[in-house]
Amino acid sequence: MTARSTGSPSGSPSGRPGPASSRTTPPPGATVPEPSGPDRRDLDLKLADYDGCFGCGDQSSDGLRVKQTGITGTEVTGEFTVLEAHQGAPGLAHGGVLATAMDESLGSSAWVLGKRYVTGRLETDFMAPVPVGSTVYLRSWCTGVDGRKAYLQGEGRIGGPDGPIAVRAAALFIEVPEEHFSREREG
Ligand SMILES: CCCCCCCC(=O)SCCNC(=O)CCNC(=O)[C@H](O)C(C)(C)COP(=O)(O)OP(=O)(O)OC[C@H]1O[C@@H](n2cnc3c(N)ncnc32)[C@H](O)[C@@H]1OP(=O)(O)O
Repeated sequence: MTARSTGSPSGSPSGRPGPASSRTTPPPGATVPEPSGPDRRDLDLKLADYDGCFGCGDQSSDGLRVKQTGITGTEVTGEFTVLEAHQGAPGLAHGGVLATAMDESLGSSAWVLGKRYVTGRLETDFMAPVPVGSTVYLRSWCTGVDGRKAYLQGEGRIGGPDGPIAVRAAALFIEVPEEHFSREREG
């Protein structure tokens, strides 16, 4: 594989501090579990691959339609293309859209762990503007699990999977029971 322009998952692009605060950094003793494997992921397929999802669903016309491209351990890669509907400033992706893409990517990595997780806290660093028409290459991985809490980090690159980092994120996901989703649907 070609060397990435800004280093390893824990690297610090442009010399800036890493994206994680104390609330998104795993405590001492947290471990990264072995992913539960494809069989376990299949159990959650209906929720994880919900067609109406703004992040990944095919039925969300202005959604991001993030496509998953690979899973290695807890690392999940994906990509999406920035549309005109995703603009903030003219010709450039809205920061909230990029944060959503990171939420989607981080969430995919959390779900690979084989339990149901929702985002509790999401922290983002916007490193470079992202023009409409760009493909954003997403990559997320788990940095530790402590009880119900899963800690994730991720990044979005432009110009190619090894191109410069445009956005990076750290997050705390919380494990929830299945009822969490039925309760939300009932309003
Ligand atoms: C493939 C699928 C991809 C999906 C990608 C998209 C993912 C999403 O966007 S999910 C949608 C956005 N998120 C949500 O809607 C979540 C809304 N929030 C909630 O439902 C609840 O607040 C929830 C479940 C996160 C936590 O509530 P609850 O279950 O009562 O747990 P609670 O006791 O408050 O917290 C559990 C622990 O997490 C900690 N915690 C919870 N939230 C935070 C936070 N924001 N920051 C730091 N710590 C937190 C608590 O302090 C507590 O820690 P400890 O056990 O040490 O005391």
